[in-house]
Amino acid sequence: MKKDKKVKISKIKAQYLTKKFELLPVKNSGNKVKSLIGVNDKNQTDFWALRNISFTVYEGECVGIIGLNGAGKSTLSNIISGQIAQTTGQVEINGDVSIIAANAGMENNLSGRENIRLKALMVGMTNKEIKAKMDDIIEFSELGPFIDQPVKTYSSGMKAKLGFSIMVHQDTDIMIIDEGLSVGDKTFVDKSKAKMFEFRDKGKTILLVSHDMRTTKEWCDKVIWLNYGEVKAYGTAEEVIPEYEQFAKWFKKLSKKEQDQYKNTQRQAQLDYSVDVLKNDIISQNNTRSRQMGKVLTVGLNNSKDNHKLSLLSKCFVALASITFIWIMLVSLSDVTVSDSIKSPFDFVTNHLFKAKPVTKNQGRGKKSNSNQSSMTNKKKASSSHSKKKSSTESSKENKAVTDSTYSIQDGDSLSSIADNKGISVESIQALNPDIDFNLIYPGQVIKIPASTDSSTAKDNEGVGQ
Ligand SMILES: Nc1ncnc2c1ncn2[C@@H]1O[C@H](COP(=O)(O)OP(=O)(O)OP(=O)(O)O)[C@@H](O)[C@H]1O
Repeated sequence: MKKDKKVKISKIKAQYLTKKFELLPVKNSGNKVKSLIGVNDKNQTDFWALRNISFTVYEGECVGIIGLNGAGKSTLSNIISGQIAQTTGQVEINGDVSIIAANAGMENNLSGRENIRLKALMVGMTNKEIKAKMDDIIEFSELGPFIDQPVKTYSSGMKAKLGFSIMVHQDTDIMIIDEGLSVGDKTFVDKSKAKMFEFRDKGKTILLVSHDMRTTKEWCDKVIWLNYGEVKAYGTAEEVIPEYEQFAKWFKKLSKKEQDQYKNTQRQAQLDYSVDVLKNDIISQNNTRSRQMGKVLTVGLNNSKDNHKLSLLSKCFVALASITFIWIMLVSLSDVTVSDSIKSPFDFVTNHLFKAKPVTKNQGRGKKSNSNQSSMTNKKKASSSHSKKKSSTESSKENKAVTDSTYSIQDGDSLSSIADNKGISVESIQALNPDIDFNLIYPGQVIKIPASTDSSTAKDNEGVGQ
Protein backbone atom coordinates (compact mmCIF):
# COMPACT_ATOMS: atom_id res chain seq x y z
CA MET A 1 0.00 0.00 0.00
CA LYS A 2 1.28 3.45 -0.84
CA LYS A 3 1.85 5.88 2.00
CA ASP A 4 -0.39 8.64 0.54
CA LYS A 5 -3.53 6.50 0.92
CA LYS A 6 -3.35 7.25 4.67
CA VAL A 7 -5.32 10.14 6.20
CA LYS A 8 -3.12 13.16 5.73
CA ILE A 9 -2.37 15.27 8.78
CA SER A 10 -2.04 18.95 8.01
CA LYS A 11 1.07 20.55 9.58
CA ILE A 12 0.93 24.02 8.02
CA LYS A 13 -2.27 25.55 6.72
CA ALA A 14 -2.07 29.09 5.36
CA GLN A 15 -5.20 30.92 4.28
CA TYR A 16 -5.45 34.30 2.60
CA LEU A 17 -2.13 35.45 4.00
CA THR A 18 -0.90 38.88 3.14
CA LYS A 19 2.02 40.87 4.43
CA LYS A 20 2.16 44.60 4.10
CA PHE A 21 5.36 46.52 4.76
CA GLU A 22 5.55 50.27 5.15
CA LEU A 23 8.19 51.55 2.80
CA LEU A 24 10.24 54.42 4.15
CA PRO A 25 9.29 57.66 2.43
CA VAL A 26 11.90 59.35 0.28
CA LYS A 27 13.99 61.53 2.57
CA ASN A 28 13.12 65.18 2.26
CA SER A 29 12.21 67.75 4.88
CA GLY A 30 8.50 67.84 3.89
CA ASN A 31 8.16 64.09 4.38
CA LYS A 32 10.03 64.25 7.70
CA VAL A 33 7.51 66.73 9.11
CA LYS A 34 4.61 64.68 7.69
CA SER A 35 5.90 61.49 9.25
CA LEU A 36 6.50 63.27 12.56
CA ILE A 37 2.86 64.25 12.81
CA GLY A 38 1.70 61.01 11.15
CA VAL A 39 -0.01 62.43 8.07
CA ASN A 40 1.89 60.51 5.40
CA ASP A 41 -0.18 59.52 2.42
CA LYS A 42 -0.79 55.89 3.33
CA ASN A 43 -1.24 54.36 -0.11
CA GLN A 44 2.04 55.68 -1.40
CA THR A 45 4.12 53.73 1.08
CA ASP A 46 2.24 50.45 1.56
CA PHE A 47 4.04 47.57 -0.06
CA TRP A 48 2.38 44.16 -0.16
CA ALA A 49 5.20 41.60 -0.05
CA LEU A 50 2.65 38.75 0.09
CA ARG A 51 -0.76 38.74 -1.57
CA ASN A 52 -3.49 36.19 -0.94
CA ILE A 53 -1.35 33.17 -0.13
CA SER A 54 -3.12 29.90 0.64
CA PHE A 55 -1.66 26.40 0.80
CA THR A 56 -1.49 23.31 2.98
CA VAL A 57 1.57 21.23 3.82
CA TYR A 58 1.02 17.75 5.20
CA GLU A 59 3.01 15.67 7.66
CA GLY A 60 6.15 14.16 6.19
CA GLU A 61 6.21 16.39 3.15
CA CYS A 62 9.24 18.32 2.03
CA VAL A 63 8.05 21.45 0.25
CA GLY A 64 10.32 23.78 -1.69
CA ILE A 65 9.65 27.52 -1.90
CA ILE A 66 11.12 29.06 -5.04
CA GLY A 67 10.96 32.37 -6.88
CA LEU A 68 13.00 35.32 -8.07
CA ASN A 69 14.76 37.62 -5.63
CA GLY A 70 12.19 39.60 -3.65
CA ALA A 71 9.37 37.16 -4.46
CA GLY A 72 8.44 36.89 -0.76
CA LYS A 73 10.02 33.54 0.16
CA SER A 74 11.74 34.70 3.36
CA THR A 75 8.74 36.79 4.36
CA LEU A 76 6.58 33.68 4.11
CA SER A 77 9.01 31.46 6.02
CA ASN A 78 9.35 34.11 8.73
CA ILE A 79 5.56 34.23 9.16
CA ILE A 80 5.35 30.46 9.40
CA SER A 81 8.15 30.33 11.98
CA GLY A 82 6.41 33.06 13.97
CA GLN A 83 9.19 35.61 13.62
CA ILE A 84 6.90 38.18 12.02
CA ALA A 85 3.11 38.53 11.93
CA GLN A 86 0.98 38.39 8.82
CA THR A 87 -1.20 41.36 7.91
CA THR A 88 -4.32 39.36 7.04
CA GLY A 89 -5.35 35.73 6.99
CA GLN A 90 -4.51 32.78 9.15
CA VAL A 91 -1.70 30.29 9.48
CA GLU A 92 -2.33 27.13 11.47
CA ILE A 93 0.77 25.29 12.62
CA ASN A 94 0.44 21.82 14.00
CA GLY A 95 3.67 21.23 15.94
CA ASP A 96 6.94 22.97 16.86
CA VAL A 97 8.85 24.92 14.24
CA SER A 98 12.56 25.62 13.96
CA ILE A 99 14.18 27.74 11.28
CA ILE A 100 17.67 28.12 9.94
CA ALA A 101 18.23 31.14 7.77
CA ALA A 102 21.44 32.35 6.17
CA ASN A 103 21.48 35.65 8.02
CA ALA A 104 19.10 35.18 10.88
CA GLY A 105 18.78 34.08 14.41
CA MET A 106 22.30 34.25 15.85
CA GLU A 107 23.32 36.54 18.68
CA ASN A 108 26.54 37.87 17.24
CA ASN A 109 28.13 38.91 20.53
CA LEU A 110 27.66 35.50 22.11
CA SER A 111 29.91 32.55 21.43
CA GLY A 112 28.79 29.54 19.40
CA ARG A 113 28.34 27.54 22.60
CA GLU A 114 26.22 30.30 24.18
CA ASN A 115 24.09 30.48 21.04
CA ILE A 116 23.47 26.74 21.21
CA ARG A 117 22.26 27.14 24.77
CA LEU A 118 20.10 30.13 23.99
CA LYS A 119 18.39 28.53 21.00
CA ALA A 120 17.81 25.30 22.89
CA LEU A 121 16.21 27.19 25.78
CA MET A 122 14.02 29.04 23.31
CA VAL A 123 12.51 25.82 21.97
CA GLY A 124 11.86 24.62 25.51
CA MET A 125 14.76 22.22 26.06
CA THR A 126 15.73 21.65 29.69
CA ASN A 127 19.22 22.25 31.05
CA LYS A 128 19.68 18.51 31.32
CA GLU A 129 18.73 17.97 27.66
CA ILE A 130 21.02 20.78 26.55
CA LYS A 131 23.93 19.33 28.51
CA ALA A 132 23.31 15.90 27.03
CA LYS A 133 23.23 17.21 23.46
CA MET A 134 25.89 19.93 23.65
CA ASP A 135 28.85 17.74 22.61
CA ASP A 136 26.92 16.23 19.69
CA ILE A 137 25.89 19.65 18.41
CA ILE A 138 29.47 20.93 18.61
CA GLU A 139 30.81 17.86 16.88
CA PHE A 140 28.22 18.06 14.09
CA SER A 141 29.03 21.76 13.55
CA GLU A 142 32.73 20.97 12.87
CA LEU A 143 33.62 24.28 14.53
CA GLY A 144 36.20 22.79 16.93
CA PRO A 145 37.81 25.43 19.16
CA PHE A 146 35.94 28.23 17.39
CA ILE A 147 32.81 27.19 19.28
CA ASP A 148 33.93 29.44 22.15
CA GLN A 149 34.61 32.46 19.95
CA PRO A 150 31.96 35.16 19.44
CA VAL A 151 29.71 34.43 16.46
CA LYS A 152 30.55 37.85 15.00
CA THR A 153 33.99 36.44 14.17
CA TYR A 154 32.50 33.53 12.14
CA SER A 155 32.35 33.35 8.36
CA SER A 156 28.87 32.93 6.84
CA GLY A 157 29.64 29.24 6.24
CA MET A 158 30.56 28.77 9.91
CA LYS A 159 27.33 30.47 10.98
CA ALA A 160 25.35 28.18 8.68
CA LYS A 161 27.06 25.13 10.17
CA LEU A 162 26.27 26.26 13.67
CA GLY A 163 22.65 27.07 12.79
CA PHE A 164 22.08 23.78 11.04
CA SER A 165 23.66 21.75 13.84
CA ILE A 166 21.42 23.46 16.38
CA MET A 167 18.36 22.83 14.24
CA VAL A 168 18.92 19.14 13.62
CA HIS A 169 19.39 18.57 17.33
CA GLN A 170 16.26 20.52 18.30
CA ASP A 171 14.28 17.72 16.70
CA THR A 172 11.15 19.82 15.99
CA ASP A 173 8.18 18.62 13.90
CA ILE A 174 8.54 21.31 11.27
CA MET A 175 11.90 22.50 9.98
CA ILE A 176 12.40 25.50 7.75
CA ILE A 177 15.68 25.92 5.91
CA ASP A 178 15.93 29.34 4.30
CA GLU A 179 19.07 29.29 2.16
CA GLY A 180 20.71 27.97 5.27
CA LEU A 181 22.94 25.53 3.45
CA SER A 182 23.81 27.54 0.38
CA VAL A 183 26.99 28.85 2.00
CA GLY A 184 28.23 25.62 3.59
CA ASP A 185 31.09 23.60 2.09
CA LYS A 186 30.33 20.45 0.11
CA THR A 187 31.13 17.89 2.80
CA PHE A 188 28.96 19.68 5.31
CA VAL A 189 26.10 20.12 2.83
CA ASP A 190 26.23 16.40 1.95
CA LYS A 191 26.17 15.47 5.63
CA SER A 192 23.26 17.85 6.22
CA LYS A 193 21.31 16.50 3.26
CA ALA A 194 21.67 12.98 4.62
CA LYS A 195 20.35 14.24 7.94
CA MET A 196 17.41 15.93 6.27
CA PHE A 197 16.47 12.77 4.39
CA GLU A 198 16.62 10.95 7.69
CA PHE A 199 14.19 13.49 9.17
CA ARG A 200 11.88 13.31 6.20
CA ASP A 201 11.75 9.54 6.43
CA LYS A 202 10.88 9.88 10.10
CA GLY A 203 7.80 11.90 9.04
CA LYS A 204 9.06 15.40 9.84
CA THR A 205 7.81 18.27 7.71
CA ILE A 206 10.40 20.34 5.90
CA LEU A 207 10.17 23.66 4.07
CA LEU A 208 13.17 24.44 1.89
CA VAL A 209 13.63 27.98 0.58
CA SER A 210 16.15 27.82 -2.23
CA HIS A 211 17.36 29.18 -5.52
CA ASP A 212 19.10 25.87 -6.20
CA MET A 213 16.72 23.89 -8.42
CA ARG A 214 18.83 20.76 -8.29
CA THR A 215 18.63 20.51 -4.50
CA THR A 216 14.95 21.45 -4.57
CA LYS A 217 14.25 18.67 -7.09
CA GLU A 218 16.29 16.20 -5.08
CA TRP A 219 14.72 17.01 -1.70
CA CYS A 220 11.18 18.16 -2.30
CA ASP A 221 7.93 16.38 -3.11
CA LYS A 222 6.11 19.62 -3.73
CA VAL A 223 7.04 23.15 -4.67
CA ILE A 224 5.44 26.56 -4.09
CA TRP A 225 6.47 29.08 -6.72
CA LEU A 226 6.11 32.64 -5.48
CA ASN A 227 6.15 35.53 -7.89
CA TYR A 228 6.05 39.11 -6.61
CA GLY A 229 4.16 38.08 -3.51
CA GLU A 230 1.65 35.74 -5.18
CA VAL A 231 1.53 31.98 -5.53
CA LYS A 232 2.19 31.41 -9.21
CA ALA A 233 2.03 27.62 -8.88
CA TYR A 234 1.79 24.97 -6.17
CA GLY A 235 2.16 21.36 -7.13
CA THR A 236 4.58 18.48 -7.43
CA ALA A 237 8.23 19.27 -8.00
CA GLU A 238 7.99 17.55 -11.42
CA GLU A 239 5.26 19.93 -12.50
CA VAL A 240 6.32 23.23 -10.98
CA ILE A 241 10.11 23.28 -11.39
CA PRO A 242 10.07 22.94 -15.23
CA GLU A 243 7.43 25.65 -15.38
CA TYR A 244 9.57 27.94 -13.24
CA GLU A 245 12.70 27.15 -15.25
CA GLN A 246 10.85 28.01 -18.45
CA PHE A 247 9.76 31.30 -16.92
CA ALA A 248 13.33 32.03 -15.73
CA LYS A 249 14.60 31.31 -19.27
CA TRP A 250 11.97 33.62 -20.77
CA PHE A 251 12.86 36.35 -18.28
CA LYS A 252 16.60 36.05 -18.96
CA LYS A 253 16.01 36.42 -22.70
CA LEU A 254 14.26 39.78 -22.25
CA SER A 255 16.28 42.90 -22.86
CA LYS A 256 17.29 44.93 -19.80
CA LYS A 257 14.56 47.44 -20.61
CA GLU A 258 11.90 44.73 -20.93
CA GLN A 259 13.05 43.13 -17.68
CA ASP A 260 12.77 46.47 -15.90
CA GLN A 261 9.35 47.04 -17.42
CA TYR A 262 8.17 43.63 -16.18
CA LYS A 263 9.58 44.23 -12.69
CA ASN A 264 8.06 47.71 -12.47
CA THR A 265 4.60 46.46 -13.48
CA GLN A 266 4.73 43.71 -10.87
CA ARG A 267 6.02 46.03 -8.15
CA GLN A 268 3.35 48.59 -8.96
CA ALA A 269 0.73 45.86 -8.47
CA GLN A 270 2.29 45.22 -5.03
CA LEU A 271 1.97 48.92 -4.21
CA ASP A 272 -1.60 49.17 -5.53
CA TYR A 273 -2.80 46.10 -3.61
CA SER A 274 -5.26 46.53 -0.73
CA VAL A 275 -7.54 44.56 1.55
CA ASP A 276 -10.45 45.42 -0.75
CA VAL A 277 -8.65 43.79 -3.67
CA LEU A 278 -8.01 40.77 -1.47
CA LYS A 279 -11.69 40.54 -0.50
CA ASN A 280 -12.76 40.66 -4.15
CA ASP A 281 -10.19 38.00 -5.03
CA ILE A 282 -11.52 35.73 -2.30
CA ILE A 283 -15.12 36.23 -3.29
CA SER A 284 -14.40 35.56 -6.94
CA GLN A 285 -12.29 32.51 -6.02
CA ASN A 286 -14.98 31.02 -3.89
CA ASN A 287 -18.44 32.52 -4.03
CA THR A 288 -20.25 29.99 -1.91
CA ARG A 289 -17.92 30.20 1.04
CA SER A 290 -17.39 33.93 0.95
CA ARG A 291 -19.04 34.55 4.30
CA GLN A 292 -16.71 32.12 6.02
CA MET A 293 -13.77 33.72 4.21
CA GLY A 294 -14.87 37.14 5.41
CA LYS A 295 -14.60 35.85 8.97
CA VAL A 296 -11.10 34.50 8.40
CA LEU A 297 -10.07 37.82 6.93
CA THR A 298 -11.51 39.81 9.78
CA VAL A 299 -9.54 37.73 12.28
CA GLY A 300 -6.33 38.71 10.54
CA LEU A 301 -7.33 42.29 9.98
CA ASN A 302 -8.05 42.87 13.63
CA ASN A 303 -4.38 42.31 14.22
CA SER A 304 -3.23 44.30 11.26
CA LYS A 305 -3.34 47.79 12.67
CA ASP A 306 -0.32 49.84 11.80
CA ASN A 307 0.95 50.11 15.32
CA HIS A 308 3.66 52.55 14.46
CA LYS A 309 1.13 55.05 13.13
CA LEU A 310 -0.13 57.67 15.53
CA SER A 311 -3.73 57.71 16.70
CA LEU A 312 -5.81 60.83 16.04
CA LEU A 313 -5.39 61.93 19.66
CA SER A 314 -1.62 61.49 19.48
CA LYS A 315 -1.53 63.41 16.21
CA CYS A 316 -3.42 66.30 17.86
CA PHE A 317 -1.06 66.19 20.80
CA VAL A 318 2.04 66.22 18.58
CA ALA A 319 0.58 69.07 16.50
CA LEU A 320 -0.23 71.10 19.63
CA ALA A 321 3.20 70.49 21.11
CA SER A 322 4.82 71.54 17.82
CA ILE A 323 2.77 74.76 17.65
CA THR A 324 3.60 75.57 21.30
CA PHE A 325 7.28 74.98 20.65
CA ILE A 326 7.27 77.20 17.56
CA TRP A 327 5.31 79.93 19.44
CA ILE A 328 7.79 79.93 22.32
CA MET A 329 10.66 80.15 19.84
CA LEU A 330 8.99 83.17 18.20
CA VAL A 331 8.39 84.82 21.59
CA SER A 332 12.06 84.40 22.37
CA LEU A 333 12.77 86.39 19.21
CA SER A 334 10.49 89.25 20.26
CA ASP A 335 10.37 91.90 22.94
CA VAL A 336 7.32 90.56 24.83
CA THR A 337 6.45 87.78 27.22
CA VAL A 338 4.56 84.56 26.34
CA SER A 339 1.44 85.67 28.23
CA ASP A 340 1.38 89.04 26.45
CA SER A 341 1.82 87.36 23.07
CA ILE A 342 -1.18 85.11 23.82
CA LYS A 343 -3.30 88.05 25.00
CA SER A 344 -2.78 89.97 21.75
CA PRO A 345 -1.50 87.48 19.15
CA PHE A 346 -2.15 89.79 16.20
CA ASP A 347 -0.29 92.68 17.81
CA PHE A 348 2.50 90.27 18.74
CA VAL A 349 2.92 89.03 15.17
CA THR A 350 2.65 92.43 13.51
CA ASN A 351 4.52 94.69 15.97
CA HIS A 352 6.80 92.65 18.20
CA LEU A 353 8.16 89.71 16.26
CA PHE A 354 11.93 89.79 15.73
CA LYS A 355 12.33 92.81 18.02
CA ALA A 356 14.99 92.11 20.57
CA LYS A 357 14.07 92.55 24.23
CA PRO A 358 15.64 95.69 25.71
CA VAL A 359 18.74 94.46 27.44
CA THR A 360 19.57 96.25 30.67
CA LYS A 361 22.42 95.36 32.88
CA ASN A 362 19.99 95.30 35.80
CA GLN A 363 17.70 92.75 34.17
CA GLY A 364 16.64 89.93 36.44
CA ARG A 365 18.20 91.40 39.56
CA GLY A 366 15.31 91.72 41.94
CA LYS A 367 11.95 93.37 42.07
CA LYS A 368 12.80 96.75 40.72
CA SER A 369 14.58 95.54 37.64
CA ASN A 370 11.81 93.02 36.93
CA SER A 371 9.18 95.68 37.17
CA ASN A 372 11.21 97.76 34.76
CA GLN A 373 10.91 95.04 32.08
CA SER A 374 8.44 96.37 29.59
CA SER A 375 5.42 94.19 28.99
CA MET A 376 3.39 94.93 25.91
CA THR A 377 0.57 96.44 27.99
CA ASN A 378 2.82 98.54 30.19
CA LYS A 379 4.64 99.80 27.15
CA LYS A 380 1.44 100.97 25.57
CA LYS A 381 0.51 102.85 28.74
CA ALA A 382 3.93 104.35 29.03
CA SER A 383 3.97 105.59 25.48
CA SER A 384 0.63 107.34 25.86
CA SER A 385 1.06 108.93 29.29
CA HIS A 386 4.74 109.87 29.53
CA SER A 387 6.48 112.62 27.69
CA LYS A 388 9.36 111.82 25.35
CA LYS A 389 11.75 113.49 27.76
CA LYS A 390 10.68 111.28 30.62
CA SER A 391 11.07 108.17 28.49
CA SER A 392 14.58 109.13 27.56
CA THR A 393 15.46 109.75 31.22
CA GLU A 394 14.10 106.29 32.08
CA SER A 395 16.11 104.68 29.36
CA SER A 396 19.16 106.58 30.58
CA LYS A 397 18.48 105.17 34.07
CA GLU A 398 18.26 101.66 32.69
CA ASN A 399 21.58 101.94 30.93
CA LYS A 400 23.62 103.20 33.87
CA ALA A 401 26.83 101.35 34.39
CA VAL A 402 27.75 101.91 38.00
CA THR A 403 29.38 100.18 40.86
CA ASP A 404 28.65 100.55 44.54
CA SER A 405 30.64 103.71 44.64
CA THR A 406 31.23 104.87 41.08
CA TYR A 407 29.12 106.02 38.16
CA SER A 408 29.96 106.50 34.51
CA ILE A 409 28.53 109.75 33.11
CA GLN A 410 25.93 109.22 30.34
CA ASP A 411 25.04 111.49 27.46
CA GLY A 412 22.65 114.23 28.79
CA ASP A 413 23.55 113.74 32.46
CA SER A 414 23.89 116.71 34.77
CA LEU A 415 24.88 116.86 38.42
CA SER A 416 21.29 117.44 39.49
CA SER A 417 19.85 114.70 37.26
CA ILE A 418 22.41 112.24 38.66
CA ALA A 419 21.55 113.33 42.22
CA ASP A 420 17.81 112.99 41.43
CA ASN A 421 18.21 109.58 39.90
CA LYS A 422 20.30 108.31 42.76
CA GLY A 423 18.12 109.87 45.42
CA ILE A 424 21.03 111.67 46.94
CA SER A 425 21.99 115.32 47.33
CA VAL A 426 24.05 117.35 44.85
CA GLU A 427 26.30 118.40 47.70
CA SER A 428 27.15 114.86 48.71
CA ILE A 429 28.27 114.07 45.14
CA GLN A 430 30.35 117.25 44.97
CA ALA A 431 31.87 116.49 48.36
CA LEU A 432 32.98 113.06 47.20
CA ASN A 433 34.45 114.40 43.92
CA PRO A 434 36.27 117.65 44.91
CA ASP A 435 38.50 117.53 41.82
CA ILE A 436 35.67 117.39 39.29
CA ASP A 437 34.14 120.49 37.73
CA PHE A 438 30.54 119.38 37.20
CA ASN A 439 30.02 122.10 34.59
CA LEU A 440 32.51 120.24 32.36
CA ILE A 441 31.55 116.58 32.80
CA TYR A 442 31.54 114.39 29.68
CA PRO A 443 30.05 110.94 28.79
CA GLY A 444 32.20 108.10 30.05
CA GLN A 445 33.73 110.12 32.87
CA VAL A 446 33.68 108.17 36.13
CA ILE A 447 32.60 109.87 39.32
CA LYS A 448 32.20 108.61 42.88
CA ILE A 449 28.71 108.15 44.27
CA PRO A 450 28.05 108.20 48.00
CA ALA A 451 26.07 105.34 49.48
CA SER A 452 22.36 105.99 49.14
CA THR A 453 19.69 105.73 51.82
CA ASP A 454 17.16 104.76 49.13
CA SER A 455 17.06 100.97 49.15
CA SER A 456 15.83 100.64 45.60
CA THR A 457 18.58 102.86 44.25
CA ALA A 458 21.08 100.98 46.32
CA LYS A 459 19.78 97.73 44.75
CA ASP A 460 20.15 99.28 41.35
CA ASN A 461 23.83 99.72 41.98
CA GLU A 462 24.37 96.41 43.73
CA GLY A 463 27.03 94.26 42.08
CA VAL A 464 26.87 95.97 38.69
CA GLY A 465 30.17 95.99 36.90
CA GLN A 466 31.84 99.08 35.59
N1 LIG B 1 11.07 44.90 6.59
C1 LIG B 1 10.75 45.17 5.33
N2 LIG B 1 10.32 46.38 4.98
C2 LIG B 1 9.99 46.68 3.72
N3 LIG B 1 10.04 45.79 2.71
C3 LIG B 1 10.47 44.56 2.99
C4 LIG B 1 10.85 44.18 4.31
N4 LIG B 1 11.22 42.88 4.29
C5 LIG B 1 11.09 42.49 3.00
N5 LIG B 1 10.62 43.48 2.23
C6 LIG B 1 10.33 43.44 0.79
O1 LIG B 1 9.44 42.36 0.59
C7 LIG B 1 9.75 41.71 -0.62
C8 LIG B 1 9.97 40.23 -0.33
O2 LIG B 1 11.19 40.08 0.38
P1 LIG B 1 11.75 38.63 0.76
O3 LIG B 1 13.00 38.81 1.54
O4 LIG B 1 10.67 37.85 1.39
O5 LIG B 1 12.06 38.05 -0.67
P2 LIG B 1 12.82 36.69 -1.05
O6 LIG B 1 11.96 36.01 -2.05
O7 LIG B 1 13.17 35.93 0.16
O8 LIG B 1 14.11 37.28 -1.75
P3 LIG B 1 15.58 36.61 -1.93
O9 LIG B 1 15.43 35.49 -2.90
O10 LIG B 1 16.36 37.72 -2.53
O11 LIG B 1 16.06 36.21 -0.58
C9 LIG B 1 10.95 42.39 -1.20
O12 LIG B 1 10.52 43.30 -2.19
C10 LIG B 1 11.54 43.14 -0.03
O13 LIG B 1 12.13 44.33 -0.47
